[in-house]
Amino acid sequence: MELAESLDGRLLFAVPKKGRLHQACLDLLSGSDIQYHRHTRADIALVKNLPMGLVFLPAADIPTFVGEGRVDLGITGRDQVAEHEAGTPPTPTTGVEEVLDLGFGGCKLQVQVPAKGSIHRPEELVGRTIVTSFTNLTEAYFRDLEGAAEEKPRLRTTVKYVGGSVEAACALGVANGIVDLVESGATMQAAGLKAIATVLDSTAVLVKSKRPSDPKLVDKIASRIRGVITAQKYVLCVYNVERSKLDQACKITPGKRAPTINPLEESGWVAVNVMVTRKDIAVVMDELDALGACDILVTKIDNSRTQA
Ligand SMILES: Nc1ncnc2c1ncn2[C@@H]1O[C@H](COP(=O)(O)OP(=O)(O)OP(=O)(O)O)[C@@H](O)[C@H]1O
Ligand SMILES: O=P(O)(O)OC[C@H]1O[C@H](OP(=O)(O)OP(=O)(O)O)[C@H](O)[C@@H]1O
Repeated sequence: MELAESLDGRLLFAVPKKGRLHQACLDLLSGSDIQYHRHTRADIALVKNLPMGLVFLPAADIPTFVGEGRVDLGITGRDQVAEHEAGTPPTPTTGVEEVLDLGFGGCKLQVQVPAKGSIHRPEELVGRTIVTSFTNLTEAYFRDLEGAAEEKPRLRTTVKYVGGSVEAACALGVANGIVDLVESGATMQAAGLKAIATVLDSTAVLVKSKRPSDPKLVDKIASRIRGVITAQKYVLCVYNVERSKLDQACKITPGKRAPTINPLEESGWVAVNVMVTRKDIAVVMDELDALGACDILVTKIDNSRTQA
């Protein structure tokens, strides 16, 4: 049987086939116990333990496939969803719905110009040439600026598409400015550019079509993925504290919903069990220690099932 035929009746889930989001998505699949075998170079893989198929696609194409309902679920950047919607506005039955912010793949879509040049504001690029992979968002952004500009007749900004290495465009004399993604800023600095405006902030998102083939399975997968993301984001903190200091301790560790408090055999003392965001745990431990809490233990959460 052809692989494409064996997808019949299966929920389709699109995953970036390469690039910045690829590995984090594979880790999410593994944490969600979505088991599959992908043949070398194949872009489709059957899931062994669920009625699903995985489709490996460029992140930029995922909103199109999910938006048209060809694929039920997908992971891509919010920037890619916005770019797609700026070119193909959603209707009541087409377009994607965001299910979950996945927290990774954080970056900004920014207007950039030569750091040593004479342009300092995006308005100064009106009527000039911009190179980008995000032509729909860039056109919408500059149409707004053109509308606000005083010049009559209205100046038109030229927006040209390139698929990658956008940052080379100014040095090569193809553009006066670019619109590209920035995370650390290293690519921008290496190309002698500086950011002068932000078009959009982005993170990776789980999206679904407006008419998924199996809504219950979509909910199950979303719940598993949410559990993995929560487990990555939080650690479990356990400590003992005198009951008289419990109010102050709970202010330091309010928990995701609320801390669990259990009395100790030793009178006047309680044990507190609470989820703390991983990034804050060192400061939280310092504060608990200063308060007089003791036996402060922190453990990693392997997986979880929690509400949003
Ligand atoms: N530097 C970055 N840091 C974090 N996230 C990023 C970064 N660059 C891109 N992303 C996110 O990853 C998505 C895919 O971008 P990426 O450039 O990795 O894809 P690609 O063009 O398919 O891959 P490649 O660049 O390897 O050809 C972007 O839409 C954005 O949401
Ligand atoms: O601010 P930074 O941390 O330097 O990241 C930004 C760079 O990352 C992305 O490109 P990527 O490296 O994925 O390759 P591409 O240019 O081929 O898209 C983006 O297009 C920038 O070029």
